[in-house]
Amino acid sequence: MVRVGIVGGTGYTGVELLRLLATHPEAEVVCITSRAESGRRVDDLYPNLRGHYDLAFSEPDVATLAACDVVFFATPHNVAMNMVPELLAAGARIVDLSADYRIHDAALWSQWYGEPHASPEVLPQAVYGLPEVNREAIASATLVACPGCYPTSVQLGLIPLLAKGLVDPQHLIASSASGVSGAGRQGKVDNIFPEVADSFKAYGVAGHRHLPEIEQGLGDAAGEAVRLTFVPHLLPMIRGIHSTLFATLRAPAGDLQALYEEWYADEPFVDVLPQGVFPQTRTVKGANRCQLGIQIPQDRDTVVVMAAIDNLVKGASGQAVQNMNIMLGLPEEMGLQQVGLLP
Ligand SMILES: NC(=O)C1=CN([C@@H]2O[C@H](COP(=O)(O)OP(=O)(O)OC[C@H]3O[C@@H](n4cnc5c(N)ncnc54)[C@H](OP(=O)(O)O)[C@@H]3O)[C@@H](O)[C@H]2O)C=CC1
Ligand SMILES: CC(=O)N[C@@H](CCC(=O)OP(=O)(O)O)C(=O)O
Repeated sequence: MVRVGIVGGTGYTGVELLRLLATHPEAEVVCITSRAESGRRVDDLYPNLRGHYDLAFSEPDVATLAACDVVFFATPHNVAMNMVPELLAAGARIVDLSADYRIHDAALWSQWYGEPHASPEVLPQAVYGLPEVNREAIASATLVACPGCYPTSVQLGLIPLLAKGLVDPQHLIASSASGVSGAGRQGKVDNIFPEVADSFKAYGVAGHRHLPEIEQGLGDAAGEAVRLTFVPHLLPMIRGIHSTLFATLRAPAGDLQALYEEWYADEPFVDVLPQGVFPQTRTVKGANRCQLGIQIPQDRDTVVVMAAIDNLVKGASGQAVQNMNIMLGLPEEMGLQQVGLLP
């Protein structure tokens, strides 16, 4: 069995890791941390896990975590980057769900996250954990930086068009909407029920911290720098992200439906829907799956790609387990075959 440690076990991505790993045949969670809930049983805080874990939260302790084969960080940014160097030195393999190692350039990271990077020397060994792009590098990585939730949906939606050079990389648009669990479990007035229910709003329009991460990934696919206008929105639901992506064709398109179907034919977690069928957040809820729809309205020169994921699964903890499976040479789909919860 693979001995797993989780730092940040009380947040939404932490408990989602516990849900997924509870039925993973090769993983055993041996350590789960929380400073606020240290000493409390996991199934006392999360009764859905009763019968699956005989485990209590503990204070984060590097020596205990170092004894694990794999350590997940389900913490806010600025936590992993302080603990990872010591854990790597002790031989642990790391899957970081936070943003600490997603951006290759430490100066760019500091510009968007408003503080210096605590371990820039480790950045070169971090592999960006989007398996559909980096599977081979992930397999031998010691440190995997899981993509953000919005970046997962936008990159999976636009990469085929950019990699094939079919669209203008300087004029890309992503209009994305997220459920409120994307903001984490820490209480903020902006995210309480009366503030979000029965309403819909954009935020971060001037610049969201996911922009440089998405542009980095899309630039790698295009082979040149790209420019994206990225507008996130808050949706009055709990889980799910829907991204509507717009790109301008450089020349009359061939069969884009066929291109996407072929591009993702061997991907277990990307589902290209039939022509004219569009993704919905509810059909990917609870599943490690990205569903895509492609359309060229009125046969003009704008391609519209729609992408839906569950922000806590393919956008976070499911993708993290997928990365763990690849790193350990386990079947990639192990423990990740949940079907979407409809309705
Ligand atoms: N929510 C989502 O949809 C997604 C989240 N992510 C990323 O995953 C990470 C976790 O997100 P989420 O689960 O929503 O976050 P939450 O805010 O819900 O949970 C954060 C967890 O981290 C722990 N924690 C906080 N500060 C520290 C610290 N200094 N040292 C150790 N542990 C700490 C908390 O426990 P305690 O304070 O008790 O120690 C808590 O268990 C974030 O980086 C987020 O950006 C990525 C993709 C999607
Ligand atoms: C709805 C909401 O507030 N979403 C968060 C992003 C989601 C997230 O967790 O960001 P990472 O993927 O980088 O970890 C936000 O806009 O800051």
